[in-house]
Amino acid sequence: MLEINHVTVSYDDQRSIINDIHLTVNQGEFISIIGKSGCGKSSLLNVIAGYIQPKQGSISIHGREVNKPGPDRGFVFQDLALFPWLSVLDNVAFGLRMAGINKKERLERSEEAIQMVGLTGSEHKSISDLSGGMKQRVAIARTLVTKPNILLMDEPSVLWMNRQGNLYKRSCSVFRKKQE
Ligand SMILES: Nc1ncnc2c1ncn2[C@@H]1O[C@H](COP(=O)(O)OP(=O)(O)OP(=O)(O)O)[C@@H](O)[C@H]1O
Repeated sequence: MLEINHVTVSYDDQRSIINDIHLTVNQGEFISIIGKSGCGKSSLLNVIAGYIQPKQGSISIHGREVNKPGPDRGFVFQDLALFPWLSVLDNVAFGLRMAGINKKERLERSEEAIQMVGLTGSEHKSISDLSGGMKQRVAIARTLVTKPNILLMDEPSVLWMNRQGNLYKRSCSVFRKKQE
């Protein structure tokens, strides 16, 4: 489903952050990228997401090369990047609103995603009133609601997703986790 084809990433001409990584991820697979701080885990996720271009190599999804972001890939950011002035529901529905999805479908899909992460009843809470773990789940719901084929999740999401292992079987997922 996802092929990372001999990818090399460099931010300058001096050194490569990622050097010739080759990896395939099949449908339904969960892959965790583990390594020391600064070794390039986020950089690899950013290449898969299309946010940065590899110096060498390429990313293919279902055999088709991709080189820019697309709705087939959902990203849960390390810093979550929630909108603190919006409610839980409005954060989750945000991407659908931007995509021009009508209000009824937005609400249905957002409620479903909120239920999947166990936050039913908290729809109208402010982000600042949530615990850290609840904020993580809002960020996950906000990504799940767009139904991406590939879920890219930076560090904070790993433990929660492991508990919900069956949640997203039809996709493949790539996590990153710092080596302790
Ligand atoms: N936009 C950028 N420009 C220049 N250097 C960068 C950029 N982003 C990351 N780096 C450098 O690339 C290296 C890898 O960073 P990256 O964030 O991918 O590591 P990481 O493994 O995710 O780290 P951590 O586990 O600490 O979050 C680091 O040395 C970092 O300073």
